Amino acid sequence: MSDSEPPYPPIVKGASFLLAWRLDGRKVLLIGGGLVASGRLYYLLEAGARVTVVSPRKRLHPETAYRIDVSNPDDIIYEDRDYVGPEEDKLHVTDYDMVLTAIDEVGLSRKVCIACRQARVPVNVADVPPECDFYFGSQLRRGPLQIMVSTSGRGPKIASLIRKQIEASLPSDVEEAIDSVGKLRGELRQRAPGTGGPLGQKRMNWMIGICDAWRLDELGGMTPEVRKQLLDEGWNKDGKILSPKDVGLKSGIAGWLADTRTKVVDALGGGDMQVLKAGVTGFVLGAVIPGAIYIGSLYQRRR
Ligand SMILES: C[C@@]1(CC(=O)O)C2=NC(=C\c3[nH]c(c(CCC(=O)O)c3CC(=O)O)Cc3[nH]c(c(CC(=O)O)c3CCC(=O)O)/C=C3\N/C(=C\2)[C@@H](CCC(=O)O)[C@]3(C)CC(=O)O)/[C@H]1CCC(=O)O
Ligand SMILES: NC(=O)c1ccc[n+]([C@@H]2O[C@H](COP(=O)([O-])OP(=O)(O)OC[C@H]3O[C@@H](n4cnc5c(N)ncnc54)[C@H](O)[C@@H]3O)[C@@H](O)[C@H]2O)c1
Repeated sequence: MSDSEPPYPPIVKGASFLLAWRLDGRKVLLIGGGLVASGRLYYLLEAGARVTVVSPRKRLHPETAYRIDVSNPDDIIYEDRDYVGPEEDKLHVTDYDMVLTAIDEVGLSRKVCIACRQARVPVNVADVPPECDFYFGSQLRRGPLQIMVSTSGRGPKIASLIRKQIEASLPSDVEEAIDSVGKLRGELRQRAPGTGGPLGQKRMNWMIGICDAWRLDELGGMTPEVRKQLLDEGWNKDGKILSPKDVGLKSGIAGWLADTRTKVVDALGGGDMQVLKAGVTGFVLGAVIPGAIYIGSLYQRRR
């Protein structure tokens, strides 16, 4: 590094501040019930928010109507009417942790935005960037894994295309791997409880070591017995990091193929290997291709 080179990356302004907002049990006001609102509502409910939807029933998008009809009243409070404005309406933006509008009345949305900003309540006016304190992004979820793509408002369709590419490239066992790591972290914390300090550092180093030493598919296949072995013979012995090989698992593609063959042969009660390989390949392609098309269509929720 030359003397003039800065030691850390330069600041390039213009980004959004990305975070994972914990909305569980929080109150959100959603004004509008059309196509755009139906997408907002879906993500809010997945995050456990308590949503008040104000929108006349006659123009509800079918998905919004469905969510209202099947949801627990703790999750959605529905008001079948027009929202009349921050001054006039009986609902006050100050009573909410977040306000979203997805209506085709630009002037009314602007008033909502002004009221929210005065009260410092975060607001998103669908498709009006200057009236958004935060943008929505193109999202995907596989259980605990969530990915959001933002183009900083420049090209939402590009965000959607990139999200689909990411979706197609994700390993199929990513969810299992995250679940396994979550369980292992929980079990480690039971053995070594507490927050911060040298123990916290040791715990973190050990978890980082395990995640580096095991492939995603290996993590995903970790049984409760293997987790116990990692803790008994690794963590409890000077924080040693055991590899898949150390706990008796075959590593690499050969191990994966051997494991798969054993599982499939077991499931079928034995059989000829060539027929089996062709069958497995056909089955995998048959499952993956319609699966990808289904996932793709699930997310085509706009326009
Ligand atoms: C990602 C996604 C999430 C969601 O909304 O759930 C999202 N827009 C999506 C799709 C989409 N939106 C539009 C098109 C038509 C093509 C086009 O116009 O380019 C398509 C494509 C399509 O429908 O396929 C029209 C549009 N959108 C905005 C404007 C206003 C402007 O740009 O000035 C206009 C023009 C209106 C007009 O011309 O009248 C603005 C915003 N849209 C955002 C999010 C925020 C920035 C996101 C980012 O940083 O990338 C931001 C700033 C504010 C916000 O709404 O939060 C979702 C994809 C979901 C998915 O498929 O996975
Ligand atoms: N859908 C698109 O193609 C598109 C494109 C660009 C921008 N937008 C913008 O996104 C927003 C919503 O789009 P959409 O596709 O969901 O529209 P939409 O027409 O499907 O839905 C609008 C909803 O808002 C409700 N509404 C209108 N006035 C209301 C009020 N005062 N109180 C409560 N509810 C009210 C309607 O009853 C309807 O349910 C609009 O601002 C629209 O201009 C949409």
